Amino acid sequence: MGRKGNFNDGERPKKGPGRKSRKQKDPEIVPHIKKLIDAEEEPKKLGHRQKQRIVRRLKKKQEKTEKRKENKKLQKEARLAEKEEKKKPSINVVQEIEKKTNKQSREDDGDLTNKKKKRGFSDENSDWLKPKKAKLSKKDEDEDDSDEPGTRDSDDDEHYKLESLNDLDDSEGEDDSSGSDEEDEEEDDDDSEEDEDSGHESEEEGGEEGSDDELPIEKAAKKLKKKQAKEEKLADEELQMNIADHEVFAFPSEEEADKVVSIPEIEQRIKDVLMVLGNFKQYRDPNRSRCEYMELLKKDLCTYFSYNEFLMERIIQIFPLDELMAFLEASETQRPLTIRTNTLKTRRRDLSQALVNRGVNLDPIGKWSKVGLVIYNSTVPIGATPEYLAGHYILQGASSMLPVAALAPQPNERILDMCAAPGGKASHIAALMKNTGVLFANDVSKERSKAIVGNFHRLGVMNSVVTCLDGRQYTKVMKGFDRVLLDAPCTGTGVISKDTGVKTNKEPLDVQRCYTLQRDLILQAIDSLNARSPSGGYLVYSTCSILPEETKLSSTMH
Ligand SMILES: C[S@@+](CC[C@H](N)C(=O)[O-])C[C@H]1O[C@@H](n2cnc3c(N)ncnc32)[C@H](O)[C@@H]1O
Repeated sequence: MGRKGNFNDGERPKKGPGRKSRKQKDPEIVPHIKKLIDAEEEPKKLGHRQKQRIVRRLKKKQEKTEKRKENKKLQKEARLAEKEEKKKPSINVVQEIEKKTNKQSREDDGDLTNKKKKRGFSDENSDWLKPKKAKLSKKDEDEDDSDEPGTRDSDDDEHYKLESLNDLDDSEGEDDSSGSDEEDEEEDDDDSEEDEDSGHESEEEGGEEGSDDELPIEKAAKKLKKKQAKEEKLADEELQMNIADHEVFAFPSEEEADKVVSIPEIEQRIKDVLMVLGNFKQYRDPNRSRCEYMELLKKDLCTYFSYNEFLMERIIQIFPLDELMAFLEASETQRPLTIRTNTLKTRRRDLSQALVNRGVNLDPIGKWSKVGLVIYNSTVPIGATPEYLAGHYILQGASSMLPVAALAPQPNERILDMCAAPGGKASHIAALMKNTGVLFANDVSKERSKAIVGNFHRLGVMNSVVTCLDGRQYTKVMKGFDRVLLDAPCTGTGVISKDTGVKTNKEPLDVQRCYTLQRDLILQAIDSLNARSPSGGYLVYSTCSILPEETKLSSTMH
């Protein structure tokens, strides 16, 4: 027996787990969850790349803010410069004077407060806006030396000021970088804007512009501005000169007038002379007569439009000055391509459809015609389509349809076309007569008469007799017509765009020959009419000329 030994120093050995607890182990935390908990508790350790990314992000942010600030600064400077330009006659001169005075005052008196005043620092700002010594990099120093050696002092001062402002911006920039929100950035930007404003105010008061501290982009902007201003000034001057030229047109001397000048110069002279002639009292040279101006105009127009003097003279006589140019310009322009539907074979609507199906872009010629079509463009040759060969239409100028419309032929009449080849108008007459009655299609030229026959065959004209006689003798063969069309041979001065040869190949004798023949033909045409015709007794006379000798009845009939 005896006492039990206490070998554990009063501690009783723990009883082992019971039967149940032996079966169920203590709860354990799963290793991957444990890892997560540990990670949360431990401070974050950034990887090398992450750190680099953050640094880059911060740098970018900083650059962005600086860039924005610079841009705003530039814009403000530009605005200020504009204002100053408007206010001051020559900013360069003023700047120069101010720079000199600044330098002088600093040399005389090294007082910093004086400088502050010049820079526009107020007393309230003086604590933090103390200019400090510029820390110019070597590069900057070099640039300063090379650009403006004479203005170094003042430039340095300008640099002080900018630096002190930049310091302020930088400190805010640090704040920027610490803040991560966009809003914060914006707020900071606004603040810096205010600071910039104050900086500019000081600049304005100081009246100086830093030239060496400017960024290349600033310099380029200023350069561009100067260039633009210069160009504008030049343009203004040029305009003034032009106005002056227009106001006083100096009549060229004989030598000058004979001199070969360029087409644009001639064009300008034509305009000038027309202007003088339009207001002769005001613009004339008192030593020159109207005839002299007209002579100069005629000469220039001949050169410009390539006419012979005779025809130009005639045209000038016909048209008033404002219509003269319009006529000459129109004679240079090609007329639109037009066709006439042959109603003996088809209707305009059907023809249009057929041609549209072939890729022709067309329109009715106008309300005044039921048969005319104007062709804008076509994928097929208009003079060779199946419809053309079948005689569904004929190529005919719009103006050529008018004499027949005036003649107004009726079915069952007896009608004469005295000068009919190649038969364009004659076939139109036949169509309006609906192939009834009798149409005499005459032409003095045998060769051209064959064209009448050909066209009539193609177009299906069946009521015609083609004759080849001199119209001046026609009454000797036949007379008693209800209507007569005399589409007389002429100088063709009304269709110069169709035949530009007219500009140079017409002489007074040609006109005279034409109107003599026309007069004889008219007399015959009148004689060939049946004055007692129940439905007609009409004569239509037409030409392609604009000359009064050929077109005016009083000048044709004596
Ligand atoms: C302007 S063209 C006629 C065009 C025609 N009317 C047409 O629409 O197709 C003038 C025609 O007159 C003809 N001619 C000229 N002198 C003539 C004369 N003495 N008698 C008849 N015809 C003449 C010419 O041969 C020429 O074909």
